[in-house]
Amino acid sequence: MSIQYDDPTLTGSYGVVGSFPKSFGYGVDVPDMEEVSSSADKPRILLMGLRRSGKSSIQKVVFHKMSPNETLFLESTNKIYKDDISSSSFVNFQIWDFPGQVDFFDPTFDSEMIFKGTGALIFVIDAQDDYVEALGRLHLTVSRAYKVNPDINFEVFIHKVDGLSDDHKIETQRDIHQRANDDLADAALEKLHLSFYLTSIYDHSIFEAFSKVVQKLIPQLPTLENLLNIFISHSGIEKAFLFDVVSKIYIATDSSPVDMQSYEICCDMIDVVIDVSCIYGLMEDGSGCAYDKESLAIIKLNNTTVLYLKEVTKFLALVCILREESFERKGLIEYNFHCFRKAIHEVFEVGASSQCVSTSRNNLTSLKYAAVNGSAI
Ligand SMILES: Nc1nc2c(ncn2[C@@H]2O[C@H](COP(=O)(O)OP(=O)(O)OP(=O)(O)O)[C@@H](O)[C@H]2O)c(=O)[nH]1
Repeated sequence: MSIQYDDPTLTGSYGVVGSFPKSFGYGVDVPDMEEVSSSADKPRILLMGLRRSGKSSIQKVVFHKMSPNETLFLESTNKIYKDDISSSSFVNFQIWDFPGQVDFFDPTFDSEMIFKGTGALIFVIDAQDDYVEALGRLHLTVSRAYKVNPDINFEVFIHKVDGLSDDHKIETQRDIHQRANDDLADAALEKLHLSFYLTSIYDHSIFEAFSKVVQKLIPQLPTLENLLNIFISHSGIEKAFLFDVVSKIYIATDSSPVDMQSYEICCDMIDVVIDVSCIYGLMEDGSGCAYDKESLAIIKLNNTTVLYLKEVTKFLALVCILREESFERKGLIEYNFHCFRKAIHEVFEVGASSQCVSTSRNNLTSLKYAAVNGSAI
């Protein structure tokens, strides 16, 4: 279905969507990576940290559309919970949620098996609590994992920052960063790189942080960014995100800086489109697709900004922000979008047939876009 809006008033709904079940049907068009890769090949993301730091809440809010308030009633995790996320061809991985107190010295804890196939280890620190113990645990965890697999991306979520003032947030991040790196230097592990994020399930920061974690696991990322840069520069677009529609993780964006407000409004647009489509687009018996090849939405805001959403693959949507005057060249944008979409499909096809990404990059650079002035380049 396609939806066109004019001048709606958008109100922010912080990552809370109830009407978008994970099993919801998509149209089929590109090869499903699930079919070509077994779960053993899927990149694995580990969620670790002390008890009650917020690990299960993060997983439930980002990937299962749980509302943040409902996480208050989550029970403690007692064993490793493996969640298969196959919401998108690119974002096709497993998340392993660990119980709070992992005993690395327990003979049943097979660190070789766990860390060998891991792409990213997210260590969650509760910023509202005293974090001295958490820092000790962080050091033990990352040093252990690094010995088994030095290629893991180590990501530290300084979590629950909704309870902190802006100054306190910065100070906490600085302190945690300093202490964690000092501990690594003392252990002669300077090469082990930690990335830090301030997160909360009560706003979009958790989605943004997860987006960055996932992007590092996508080998085609430079190609995608390149395509987005070419697309926006030839279409007069200010910012473009390639979103995984189900999770609202953006798997790539152009190289201009991301500001939180732009990301939030694009997330809100996805919510609006999918909610309206689920309510009015499905058959009475619930059959049909809420998101398919025809999915398209244009929202004109009252500040001369236009939001533009269009289906790219059955899992991905392009969401752009542009000025009203640039939108006057709608035909040009549509033509360039057509080229962009074709290129993305090539990336998928190359990935699916396990060919080298550089081959696709060579092919893609030869794709023709129309320039803003309308002439083909
Ligand atoms: N204020 C605030 N509370 C949060 C946030 N994330 C999680 N919580 C709360 O933290 C508590 C613990 O969350 P869990 O997700 O169960 O923590 P966990 O790390 O999985 O705990 P274990 O399973 O015991 O290891 C819950 O009451 C959540 O509502 C956040 O971003 N902000």
